[in-house]
Amino acid sequence: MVAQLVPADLAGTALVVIDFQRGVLEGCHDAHGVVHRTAQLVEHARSSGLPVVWVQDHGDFPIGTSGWQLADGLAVGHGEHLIRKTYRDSFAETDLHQILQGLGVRRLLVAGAQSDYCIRTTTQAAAVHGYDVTLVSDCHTTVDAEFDGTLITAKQIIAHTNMYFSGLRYPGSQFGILTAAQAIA
Ligand SMILES: O=C1N[C@@H]2C=C[C@H]1C2
Repeated sequence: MVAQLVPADLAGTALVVIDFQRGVLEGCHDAHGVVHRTAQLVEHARSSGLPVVWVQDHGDFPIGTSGWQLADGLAVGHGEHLIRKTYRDSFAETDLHQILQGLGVRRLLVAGAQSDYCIRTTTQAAAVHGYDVTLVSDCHTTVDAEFDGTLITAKQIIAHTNMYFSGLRYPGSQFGILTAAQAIA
């Protein structure tokens, strides 16, 4: 049972797993732990009857290469949707919005990589599309970054992403963060 979310939310909730691919996860902070917790989320979503939607990027890793493959322990289930993308925004030039609408989804439960690229961009785009969004705070990750002489660690990026997102507000929408354990009763 994916509890803790208000029961009314469950009816229109989908778990969206973004870019958890071997190449994307290479060097990411706590990649094994993040994938393990996400696999648990996927199983609970399935057992609770929640749709699971997968997003796979081939902008950096050509389709069919090892880096493009989903991480070990994660696989698209029978009847589940797979969105292939080349932009950071999972909605850009894909049918993600149409698929979610067809599933009657109003709230996204988001896990994936990288926190500072496709997770940030897609969750923001989901807000603009009018979805409620819950980011699973310990199920997204990235690598350390350096820009113009400033180093930002992966842990700092992950924490800031959670901080930014937990306070996001759009008219008529709800945003928040949950750990995987909180999302799974
Ligand atoms: O966050 C991301 N996921 C794919 C690999 C890097 C960007 C695109």
